[in-house]
This record gives sequence, C-alpha cells and structure tokens, in this order.
Amino acid sequence: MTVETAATEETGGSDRESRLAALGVLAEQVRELMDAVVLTDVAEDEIARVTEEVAVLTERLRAARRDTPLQPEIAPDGSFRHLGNAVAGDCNPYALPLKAEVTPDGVRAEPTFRPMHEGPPNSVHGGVTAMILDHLFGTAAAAAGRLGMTASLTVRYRRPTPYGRPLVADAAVTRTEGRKTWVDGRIATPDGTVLVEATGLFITPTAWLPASEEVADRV
Ligand SMILES: CCCCC/C=C\C/C=C\C/C=C\C/C=C\CCCC(=O)SCCNC(=O)CCNC(=O)[C@H](O)C(C)(C)COP(=O)(O)OP(=O)(O)OC[C@H]1O[C@@H](n2cnc3c(N)ncnc32)[C@H](O)[C@@H]1OP(=O)(O)O
Repeated sequence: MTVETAATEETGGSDRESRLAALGVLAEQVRELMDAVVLTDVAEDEIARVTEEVAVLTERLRAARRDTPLQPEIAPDGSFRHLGNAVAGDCNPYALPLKAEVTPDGVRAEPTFRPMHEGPPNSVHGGVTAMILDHLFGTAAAAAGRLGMTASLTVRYRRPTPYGRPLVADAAVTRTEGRKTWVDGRIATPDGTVLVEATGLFITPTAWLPASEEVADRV
C-alpha cells in the first residue's frame, strides 16, 4: 500500500486545500441535516417539500463525481489524513469525525456523539461506539509504527453511552508479536466512569509493512 502526498502549492495544492475545506464544511452541514432529520417534528407536507429540495441538492452534487471517497494521503503539513474515512474523515458526513491526538501512552480523543447515533432509547448504539474504538485502536497501532487491519475486537459495554456531551476515549498498544498488535482502550465520561471498554487484535498485512513505518510519525 502507498500513501499519496497531497499536491504542493506549485501544483495547485492551495486550490485543492480550499476545495477540501469547503467539502469539510458541506459534510458538517450534512451532519446537522442528519440530526435535524432524526429530531424533526414538522408537518408531513413540510417533510415532503424538504425531501424534494434535498433530492435536487443530491443531483447537483452528482454532477461531477469520483469513483471512491477521498483516499489516505499525506497532507501539505506532513500529517497523515484520510478525509473520506467513515470515522475520522472531515469530508465524510457519516464520520463523527474523530480527532485523535498522540499521547506519551498511546492516543486520546474527545468524541461527542449525536442524536443520529441513537441505539437504545436516549443513548448511543453499541455498534457506533465499537466503530469509534476500532478506529482509535487502529490509530494507536499506527502511531506505534504498526499500521494494521482489525482481526478481532472484543467489546464490553459497562454503562449506556450518552450523546450530546463530550466524552473521553483512549487507547494504547499492550502487546506485539510479529505482525500482530494488541490494543486496549475505553470510552469514559470526563470524571472517569467507564462506559465501553475493548481489546483489539490488529494485523499488519505484509503489503503494508513499508507504509507502516512511513505513517507512524505522521499520525
Ligand atoms: C483503514 C485505514 C487504512 C489506511 C492506511 C493508511 C494510513 C493509516 C494511518 C493511520 C491510520 C489510523 C487509523 C486507521 C486504521 C485502522 C482502523 C480501522 C480498521 C478497520 O476497520 S479494518 C476493517 C476490518 N478488518 C478487515 O477487513 C480485515 C480483513 N482480514 C484481512 O484482511 C486479513 O485476514 C488480515 C490482514 C487480518 C490477516 O491476513 P494475513 O494474510 O496477513 O494473515 P495470515 O493469515 O498470514 O495470519 C497471520 C497471523 O495472524 C493470525 N490471524 C489472522 N487472522 C486472525 C484473526 N481474525 N484473529 C486472530 N488471529 C488471526 C493467524 O493465525 C496468523 O497467526 P500465526 O502467525 O501465529 O500463525
């Protein structure tokens, strides 16, 4: 696997960056739209009118399209980014997007879930929290120079996870063996009450071994 480097200033990189920033703003607006859909209580005829308008906007965006979402790349500032990713991608409305920071122990994030992530009444779907931990764990492995695919993820749900308020998530590599990397982590409230905890096994595909070293310092 190779990770492309985003275009430089000389090759029109700033135009591309400006477009990507605009796409990020659009994606965030669509997240607002998704929450508005799950919470709306407007009348049926208004729902029908809004649906028509959204259909028109969908066709406008389809006027020019790529074959895939934006792929992993090295940003102009040298950091790794995957703007089309379903968890961390700024340009993917499905993404939270998760912002992970590397710490001396592993990685850390402050996710805030949204009403659209509803699972059990008034709390976040367990598949969504598992997905966030999966990605955070992959980031911890990558930051340790061990970029991998999830081979298994064991999740323990301790308390219902609320949406609408900032939580704390962290992850750290606990063991390595050849191409295998084990990661532990959790999502908790800011005062330390554990909501979800998990253990993951990540395996570095042989083809990813060179990219693994390249990406480590850029996470
Ligand atoms: C995803 C983003 C990629 C972008 C990368 C670019 C830059 C990244 C920078 C930062 C990244 C930040 C975060 C994102 C990273 C990841 C987070 C999201 C991760 C995902 O969302 S990812 C999707 C779900 N994931 C899959 O879609 C995997 C499908 N699967 C496979 O692709 C293969 O299955 C694979 C590669 C797992 C193994 O394939 P392989 O051929 O390399 O392995 P092989 O068979 O040789 O086995 C070698 C040894 O592992 C043992 N072993 C194998 N599988 C095992 C299992 N499941 N459980 C327990 N042990 C297992 C064997 O028993 C043997 O053990 P032993 O050596 O002891 O005998």
